Formats: sequence, structure tokens, C-alpha cells
Amino acid sequence: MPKRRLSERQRRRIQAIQERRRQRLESRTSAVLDDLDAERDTGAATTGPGDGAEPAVGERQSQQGSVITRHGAHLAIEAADGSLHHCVARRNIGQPVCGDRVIWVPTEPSRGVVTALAERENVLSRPDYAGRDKPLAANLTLLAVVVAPEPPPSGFLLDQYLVAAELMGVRALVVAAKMDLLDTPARRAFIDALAPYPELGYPVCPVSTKGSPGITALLPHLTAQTAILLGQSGVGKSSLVQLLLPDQDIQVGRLSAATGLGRHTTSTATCYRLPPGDAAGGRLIDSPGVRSFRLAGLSQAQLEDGFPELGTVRGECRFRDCRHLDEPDCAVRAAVAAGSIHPQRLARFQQLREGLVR
Ligand SMILES: Nc1nc2c(ncn2[C@@H]2O[C@H](COP(=O)(O)OP(=O)(O)OP(=O)(O)O)[C@@H](O)[C@H]2O)c(=O)[nH]1
Ligand SMILES: [Zn+2]
Repeated sequence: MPKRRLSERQRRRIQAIQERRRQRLESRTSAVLDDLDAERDTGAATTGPGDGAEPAVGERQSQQGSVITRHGAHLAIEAADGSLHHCVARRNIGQPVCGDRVIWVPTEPSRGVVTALAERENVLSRPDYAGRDKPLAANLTLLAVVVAPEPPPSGFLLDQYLVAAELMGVRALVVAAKMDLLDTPARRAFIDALAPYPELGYPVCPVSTKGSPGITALLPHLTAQTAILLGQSGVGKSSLVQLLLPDQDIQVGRLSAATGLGRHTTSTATCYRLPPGDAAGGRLIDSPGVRSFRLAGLSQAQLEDGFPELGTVRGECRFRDCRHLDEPDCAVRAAVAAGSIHPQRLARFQQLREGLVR
């Protein structure tokens, strides 16, 4: 497979499409933070006692915080100064999840009440036992999709996660894990098969948790990001979390000492700080429960948004509702024939369209 299929012009167009989407996300983020400030300056500080079951808030100063983890009605909130507090949420504000930005009011040392929940920029959800979407983590900025030689990679799943990242307006990268299982030629072939991704804006980071080569190259991608690892069962996500968060136990201990929460981290999402250094300011949300979500019920236009390279020929097919299958004058198939859209990506698009489009 040739390494470079896209022209420089197309690469720039793809970058522009992704950049616009991220800028929309960033401007939404600052609007959300402004709203939160306004909320803090007006309502929350003067809110009276709750509806009986909640502790009185009184006249204390409300402040911004973010949700580190949630156990039922109990939340661990990190204040702007990094301190941790055990809070309960007002009943009428919805269900805050890990990563949510909130306004909270201290009631006693290390305790407080969450009085407002900011609008989410994005949320990762998973269907519950009744098939309803259950939010698990909010306000992510990076999906790190892990693939490995074992279990054999599913390109279909990989592309599905990448579509999710595009639709959430977040960055994505591909972690090629367990590289120690392959000899040099096999490793090269594995990475070559992922060649279309870097030029679509998804860096590929080969790593191994045995002896940890590659981790140093992965860390800068996590700088200042709020990231989550996704991927099939057994690709090595837990092993990577252990390596990326060498002080995870210490962080859990601190969380538990301050809030009484955080000990039972196996199913609920918890937000950890990546160690200072190459991933400075980065956070990693560890949530075994969200690691393999699925997309569902998209429109064809939404699915097309999930493939940035399709954006480079948007509106150029003869038929507006072209499925890019056998229609005449299809600009997408023309781009495949010309070598600027990878045939495998169109095949995945078709596979996802059949399974997902309403
Ligand atoms: N050879 C090798 N084995 C690895 C590496 N990373 C993880 N493994 C092994 O792969 C298996 C699965 O690893 P996990 O980290 O549990 O995978 P996971 O993706 O978290 O799996 P789930 O929890 O089921 O989603 C374990 O037996 C690990 O020891 C690696 O870099 N090299
Ligand atoms: Zn078409």
C-alpha cells in the first residue's frame, strides 16, 4: 500500500475541516465557562437550603469544579486549586458524570453541594440494560484507539471509533499496542496497514508495555488533553493505563482519603492526572465500562461527517443523496479511483452505512 495517497491540497482541506470542528468545540468550551462564571456570580451563592435531604448551602461562596468520579448520588469534585471534595448534587440539575464541569458550594471541610451543571461539549454514553443511553464521561478532548496484533484488529471497530471522535469534535490517535509480539518485518507490515490514518489527522503510535518502548513518543500526544483509551477487549488498555498512570494507586488513595470515594473503580469512570513531564497537564479517564461503546442510529450526513476525507468532495456527486455505491458521476468513487480516498475507508463507510444509518 503506498504511504501517501492524498495530495498536499487534500491533506490541507482535511486539516481545515477538522480544525473548524475543533474550533467550534473550543468556542463552545469558553462559552460554557463564561456561563458557569455568570451562574456562580448570580444564583448559586445565594441559594438557600436544599429540599430537605440535602445539606444547607447558606451564604457560602460557590465555585467552579469538575467531577472526578461518581458513585451513585455521591461525587468527588476537584476544585480549581486541585483540592478534592465529597459532594452531593441538587436533584434538579441532572446526573453529573466524570469530566462534567459544575458549580459547587462548600458546606463543611471537604464537603459540598453541586448546584449547577454546565452544558457538555461532548459525552461518551453506553446503553444501559434497558437500551437507554447512559452518559459515562463528559468533555473529552482525545480518543486514543488501541489496536494490537492480538486479538486480531477489527478495522471496522477502529473506523467506528474514529467516526465517533469526528462527531464529538475531538482528536483521535491510534495506539498500535503489543508491538513486542511482532518481528521487525511483521511490525512494519502492521504499521503500513495503518498508513492511511496519519494523513487523515490520526497519528499512529506503536507501543509495547513489555519494556515500554514507544511510550515516550505517545506521551506528548496526551499533553493538556483529557483522553480515554478505547478498543477491543484484550488489546492491552489496562496494561497501558498502568504504565501511563504509575501513581494510580496513590491518586486513588488521595481521592479516597479526601472524599471516601474512589476505591471501587472497576466500573465507574475516574479522571486521573497524567504525571508531569511529557504529558504535562494531561488527564486520563479510566473507565473499563466505557471502553467499547458503539455508534448507533446515524444519518448518512452524520456518517459522512465522520469521514473527513469525504468532506473534500462534499456536494460534488451528481445526486445529492448519492450513496457512493453505483450511482453515475459519484465524486467519492472518482476520488477512490484517482487514489485520493483510500478504497478500504470507502468500504468501511459502506459497511457502517448499512449497519447504522437510520
Ligand atoms: N506481549 C504483550 N502483551 C501485552 C502487552 N500489553 C498487554 N499485554 C497482555 O495482553 C493481555 C490483555 O491485556 P489488558 O491490558 O488486560 O487488555 P484490555 O484491553 O484492558 O482488556 P479488557 O479489560 O478486556 O478490555 C494481558 O494478558 C496482558 O498481559 C504488550 O505490550 N505486549
Ligand atoms: Zn457519490
